[in-house]
Amino acid sequence: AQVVNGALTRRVTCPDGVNTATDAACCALFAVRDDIQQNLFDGGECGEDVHESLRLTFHDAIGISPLIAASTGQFGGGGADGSIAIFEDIETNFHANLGVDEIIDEQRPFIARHNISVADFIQFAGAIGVSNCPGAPQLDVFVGRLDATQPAPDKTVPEPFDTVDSILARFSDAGGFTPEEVVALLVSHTIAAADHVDPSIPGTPFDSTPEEFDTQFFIETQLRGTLFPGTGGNQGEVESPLRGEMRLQSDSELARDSRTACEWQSFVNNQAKLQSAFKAAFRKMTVLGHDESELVDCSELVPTPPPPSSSAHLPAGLTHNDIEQACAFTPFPTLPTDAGPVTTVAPVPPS
Ligand code: HEM
Ligand SMILES: [Ca+2]
Ligand SMILES: [Mn+2]
Repeated sequence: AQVVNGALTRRVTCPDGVNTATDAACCALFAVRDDIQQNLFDGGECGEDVHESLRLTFHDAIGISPLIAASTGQFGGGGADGSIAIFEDIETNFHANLGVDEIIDEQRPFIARHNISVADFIQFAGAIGVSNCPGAPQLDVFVGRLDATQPAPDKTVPEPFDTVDSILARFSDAGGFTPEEVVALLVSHTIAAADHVDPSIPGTPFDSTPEEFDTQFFIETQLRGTLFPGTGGNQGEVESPLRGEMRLQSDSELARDSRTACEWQSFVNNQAKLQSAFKAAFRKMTVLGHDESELVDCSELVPTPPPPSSSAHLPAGLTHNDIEQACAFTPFPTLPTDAGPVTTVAPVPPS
């Protein structure tokens, strides 16, 4: 037994004889964690495999729809149940899942050599991966999900060309997410790049710091769009403010819609809120289709992420005048402009 925060907590010694845990169900995760950190995330980086593992947590979990079930009489999906990998042949053919086959195939051998359900592994890998990103919150981890026996239906994953109405309705249907929680989930796009929106420029990030879990995404999506980083005319893409940076139409609209704009702006230069809001929304997302009280909390396995290494700024070459103010109630925060030549964003290298 050990005293944690003044409370007496009983810990079990794991079969490996080395680790201890608050619940024996967490013991198997130590080896999984060490294996993926070393061999999936290249020794603890916040690179493409982490970004894709985070995207995968979403595409699995959001596969649940009481509305589809009611209107079709068919199974509406089981949420975070591993279906995206178990029924890879079906779900990766859904248009919104373009590209997720890559990380599913990379994760598959790790699942095979450990004692963990597919559903738990997908959410665990996302949480561990994010802990490599400077500025990230320490995400929660739960285990005990049963694996899917049926695929999720198509149309549960939002597309970048969907309207704000349809995006908010989809998240509400999937798990009762509020517009504020939808904005919080989109914090994820601070460590993100697109391979398939404009296939001529794979690895094009959504902000200038795709390896940092910072607030730049919320700053840069509020700047006036002036260019396409590659070709124009791609479905779901609108003009971005920086060479090498991509803006999704959905992110652009959420940043400017009266229902979400003030919440979007509230993350600018607010690292503490960014962390706490994402942590809470992610937790809710990762247990979709389950009753959290029936799962085991293994959050103690998640490493403490490094602190953010840069502070909120306008990219070099841009000023406050380039902000498209969308929140009607609070002015956009005043930020310093980075020194130096106009920012060009480098692609995220493929892993
Ligand atoms: C309105 C909701 C959302 C839309 C329309 C959307 C759309 C997209 C699109 C189109 C991409 C680029 C995929 C590619 O071309 O490679 C992407 C990437 C990504 N998304 Fe989302 N997304 C949404 C919400 C989320 C949520 C809730 C999460 C996680 C909690 C998430 C995590 C990511 C990550 C981490 C990437 C980067 C993947 C990489 O760098 O390889 N997204 N998203
Ligand atoms: Ca970032
Ligand atoms: Mn990618």
